Amino acid sequence: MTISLNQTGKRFNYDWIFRGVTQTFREGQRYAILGPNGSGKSTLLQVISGAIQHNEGVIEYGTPEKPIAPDAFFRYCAIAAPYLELIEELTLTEIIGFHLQFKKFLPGITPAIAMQKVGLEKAAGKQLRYFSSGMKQRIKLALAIFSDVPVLLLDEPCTNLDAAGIEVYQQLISEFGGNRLIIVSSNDPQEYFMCEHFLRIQDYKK
Ligand SMILES: Nc1ncnc2c1ncn2[C@@H]1O[C@H](COP(=O)(O)OP(=O)(O)OP(=O)(O)O)[C@@H](O)[C@H]1O
Repeated sequence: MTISLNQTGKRFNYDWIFRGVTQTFREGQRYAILGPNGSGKSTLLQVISGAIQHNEGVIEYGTPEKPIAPDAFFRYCAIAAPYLELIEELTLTEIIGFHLQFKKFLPGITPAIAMQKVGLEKAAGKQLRYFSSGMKQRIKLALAIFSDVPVLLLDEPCTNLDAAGIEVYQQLISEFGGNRLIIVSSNDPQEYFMCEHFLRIQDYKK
């Protein structure tokens, strides 16, 4: 899976958040979008995901031989982000079951294994409304990283995690990242420890 941005820009009203982003994101590579608070990291990640529209430039998914329509890209990616809400009425077991109706897990990952890998096996029957913020973040990471998709988009993946949670995150990426394309928006080196490519949002302020 390849994602190509060509002179891509996004504005809110008259405010350009970034302009002129030209970058190809390739299979198996790990990219970090860096920048201070409010600089536009989440916005760029959401533009890449197709969740919000860009205002100029072109974004292409797939390869020239096998292009993917922008409105079908959501099937190929999984996202973990602070602004994505979980359904609080559901239990952990139910939210995993709900998720699996749309995206299956990687081969060999059962709901029980997923819960155990993020240290939540004892909370299987608990409603999400009673989860701590760190527990919720662990679920979001599990749902995204265990999804059997070629692209992972992670927005501030260690939000609300304690030291043990950060270790869990890093272990999950190392063990299950595989040959997937991973893009992280972050300003914390612990979150982008695995990245070899860096985009600085400040380079795209014109
Ligand atoms: N829907 C919106 N309408 C108007 N402005 C917006 C909207 N969403 C974001 N912005 C603005 O776009 C800018 C970039 O926000 P964004 O959330 O992408 O930054 P960020 O780099 O991810 O920040 P942080 O590190 O704090 O998460 C901010 O100035 C924000 O106020």
